[in-house]
Amino acid sequence: MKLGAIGDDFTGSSDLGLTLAQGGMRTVQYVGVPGKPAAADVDAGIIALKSRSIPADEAVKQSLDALRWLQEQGCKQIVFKYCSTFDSMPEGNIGPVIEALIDALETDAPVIVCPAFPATGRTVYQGHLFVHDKLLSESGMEHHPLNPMTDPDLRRFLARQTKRPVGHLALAAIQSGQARKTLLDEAEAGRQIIVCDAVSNQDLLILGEAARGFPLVTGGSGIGLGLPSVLRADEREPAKWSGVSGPALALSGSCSAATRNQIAVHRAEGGAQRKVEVEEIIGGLTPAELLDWAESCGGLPLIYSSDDPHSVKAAQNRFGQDRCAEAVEGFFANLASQALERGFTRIISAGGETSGAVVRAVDATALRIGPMIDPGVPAVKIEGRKVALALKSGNFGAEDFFIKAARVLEGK
Ligand SMILES: Nc1ncnc2c1ncn2[C@@H]1O[C@H](COP(=O)(O)OP(=O)(O)O)[C@@H](O)[C@H]1O
Ligand SMILES: O=C(O)[C@@H](O)C(=O)COP(=O)(O)O
Repeated sequence: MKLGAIGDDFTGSSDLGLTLAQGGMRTVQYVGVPGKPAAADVDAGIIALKSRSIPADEAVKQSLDALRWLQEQGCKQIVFKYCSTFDSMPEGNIGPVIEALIDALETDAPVIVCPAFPATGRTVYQGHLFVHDKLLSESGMEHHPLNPMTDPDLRRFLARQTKRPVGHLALAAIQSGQARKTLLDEAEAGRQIIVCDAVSNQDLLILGEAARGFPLVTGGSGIGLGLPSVLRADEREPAKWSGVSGPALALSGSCSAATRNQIAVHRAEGGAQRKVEVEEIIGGLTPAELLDWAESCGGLPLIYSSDDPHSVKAAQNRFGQDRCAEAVEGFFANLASQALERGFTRIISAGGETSGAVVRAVDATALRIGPMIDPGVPAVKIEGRKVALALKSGNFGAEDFFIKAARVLEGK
């Protein structure tokens, strides 16, 4: 294995997986730290954790366990993948995990911090994160149910998460051929953790090249764009991937504006839908009744808890944020595992935390990255089983995402 990555959630890990697979690397996403060595035909392995919204010390511990396994597989460069909207709380977990990885790798090389993912509108300029033409803090992410993002200045926000000084690589330096030199100068000046501007794929390719030989690189999936060409020794055919036929089910616990719009479009196109309320779930709604309904529908039935910020707040005020998240994620996890038992073979899951819960519940240990559904979202297949999944970040996907995903999972 040439490249090892640690993803702080499941959708994010498959997003990076897509970038690396499109760069020609045979890529597998692991569900947690594997208990056995990687197969021989894996160039890039991504360990997907669900460490984005857990206490920082636990996120650090899990990330270090993942690092050890990747080092045992021979990886010389490690990517820490977090969200392109830098999802985290002021106390972490991005800063604490970066610090712990630096210490474990015993490196004083520069460490890039770059969540930019231009294909989905995320760019970093003058140290600030934008989502299309809006600052992060005005993009809708300020309403995120778990980590409201209210500070778009990544240098200032990251400085709250780490004791180490935070540096900056400005766009002008990248575009004038000074990227590697500036990174080295910043690290030399004691600012090893460096927020990097990037507004285009070209900037990210330059960053990938500038990071040649650096043991640790961090960012959104965009940071993976420039790494395969640096790491890949041999050109080869892209890996073959075939779809899976059989019944499909879509699940959504994502409350993002993009997902809610995709749900509306699925409904407008005649898709069968059932909304589940937090209150019903906490009140003991069973997956079985919903699956009976789903089995009776044709096409792509969709079960969702997704709601607008006002209703999410109301549920959180009533039951507590953690209880809502736990109940809803647990419910979707049970739904997914029972759906597979009943013979569903294609599961589409919207939401990072939701997908983490779903993937763990279906007892998958490794997912082979397949073709793109939409930017940032590949089709994946559970290794050794006839089950295909799509794990969609809340913010990603075109408005016809659900039906398109069902088709791509089927190999169409
Ligand atoms: N109606 C709801 N009220 C409160 N919380 C909800 C509701 N629906 C989903 N959630 C929770 O909100 C969180 C959404 O996060 P996630 O699944 O990561 O989606 P996204 O990718 O959009 O961030 C999950 O923890 C989910 O369980
Ligand atoms: O980088 C991204 O935006 C995604 O890959 C990602 O991490 C998605 O997280 P969620 O929005 O929680 O699904």
